[in-house]
Amino acid sequence: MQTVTVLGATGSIGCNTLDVINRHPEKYRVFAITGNSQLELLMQQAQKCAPRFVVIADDTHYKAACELASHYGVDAEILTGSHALEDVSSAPEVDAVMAAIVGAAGLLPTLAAVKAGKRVLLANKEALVMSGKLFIDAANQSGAKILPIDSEHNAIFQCLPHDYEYGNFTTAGIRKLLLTGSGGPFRERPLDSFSSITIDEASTHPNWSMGRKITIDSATMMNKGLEFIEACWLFGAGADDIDVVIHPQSIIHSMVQYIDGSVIAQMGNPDMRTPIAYGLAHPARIEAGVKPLDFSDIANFSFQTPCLKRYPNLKLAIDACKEGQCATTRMNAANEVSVAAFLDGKIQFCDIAKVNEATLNAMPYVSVSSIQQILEQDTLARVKADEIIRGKFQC
Ligand SMILES: NC(=O)C1=CN([C@@H]2O[C@H](COP(=O)(O)OP(=O)(O)OC[C@H]3O[C@@H](n4cnc5c(N)ncnc54)[C@H](OP(=O)(O)O)[C@@H]3O)[C@@H](O)[C@H]2O)C=CC1
Ligand SMILES: CC(=O)[C@@H](O)[C@H](O)COP(=O)(O)O
Ligand SMILES: [Mn+2]
Repeated sequence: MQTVTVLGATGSIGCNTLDVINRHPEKYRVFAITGNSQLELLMQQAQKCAPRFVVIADDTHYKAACELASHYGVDAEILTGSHALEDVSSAPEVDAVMAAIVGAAGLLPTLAAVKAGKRVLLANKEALVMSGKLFIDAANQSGAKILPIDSEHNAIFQCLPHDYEYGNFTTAGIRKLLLTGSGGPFRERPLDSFSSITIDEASTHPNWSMGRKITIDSATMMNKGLEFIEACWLFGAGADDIDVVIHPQSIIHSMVQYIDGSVIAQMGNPDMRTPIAYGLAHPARIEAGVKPLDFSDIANFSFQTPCLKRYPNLKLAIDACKEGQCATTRMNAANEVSVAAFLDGKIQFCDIAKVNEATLNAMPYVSVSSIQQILEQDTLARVKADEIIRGKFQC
């Protein structure tokens, strides 16, 4: 029996995780679930999975949460605040932590799980983009096992040799990691109509049902940029070891190309319960409720090279990856601010990349070697991106 904390239980990944866990009550017990604003959903989840702790990140919700807990007959202890997130990630009773808080808010709770040597199911890619080497070093020090949940990285993990040594492409005979991406909803949209893209259009992914922020990131392909950086850290790859391939159908979730000409791909219907189940059960396989792939249903199976003019955020992320930690931390922060501004109707779709780029160009890079410095750079870039937006940034 594994005891699991689900950070970000009320989100898209969180709900899918509880769905898989609920299918295997003999294998998994929920220790804690966490949410931020969706109190009612969180209590309904607690009613069903009976955790020991329910954590609400925002401590102003404590009273309302207690009232709802009593309404739903939830016995769990209710905790609030960011320290509580770290406590339920690192508690000695916990075996595995699903890291599924969105954005920078997930960094410290995820790191707490890493430092406590847990089995960390990593969905929160922003944490790794923000803190790269510090995150991987912390895992090496504590013995934490990082299991990639992001579908592409989970696919690559499945396609690598079982004895793959971190960063050792030569011994493993690897030529390239091929990171696939759908290209989002605007893959074929005329570039001269990008200024009229609406929030609804950008919030509709062609294949995946996901949270709001990652869906916009997929539309700008910043998601693939973040994943490019994530892949470098997870697998010890350099920027030249990874190619991004557009695959509009999202059936192949990524591939590993070997020096003998072989390409090993992982395929399946676009349903996050597959990587979640693999992360939970690895090295075993468990039923996940996912419809089997039916090849007679697949009319098109195609690939193309991403056009960096269409996806300026992808170029920005690859350049930031080559530049180093300060650049990727700042880029992630700027992107969180610009995506939120787009979703608030304050800037246009094509301003997202412009705000990100202007933020990166505004300040010289510095060296960062502690989490404190990472958090300082994150704040600095948020303030700068906000200034750029408030200065009436024009598309
Ligand atoms: N969705 C997907 O299919 C995939 C997601 N990922 C990654 O997984 C992560 C989660 O994505 P997704 O599930 O789509 O996101 P959602 O927006 O659906 O869910 C986010 C979760 O984080 C919680 N949360 C939001 N803000 C805070 C905060 N300040 N402090 C603590 N908790 C907070 C939310 O709580 P509440 O809802 O209660 O406010 C919710 O539980 C992201 O990093 C994403 O990039 C990676 C691959 C695929
Ligand atoms: C499901 C998942 O892992 C997402 O990150 C997905 O990859 C988004 O789709 P894009 O390929 O369009 O970014
Ligand atoms: Mn992904």
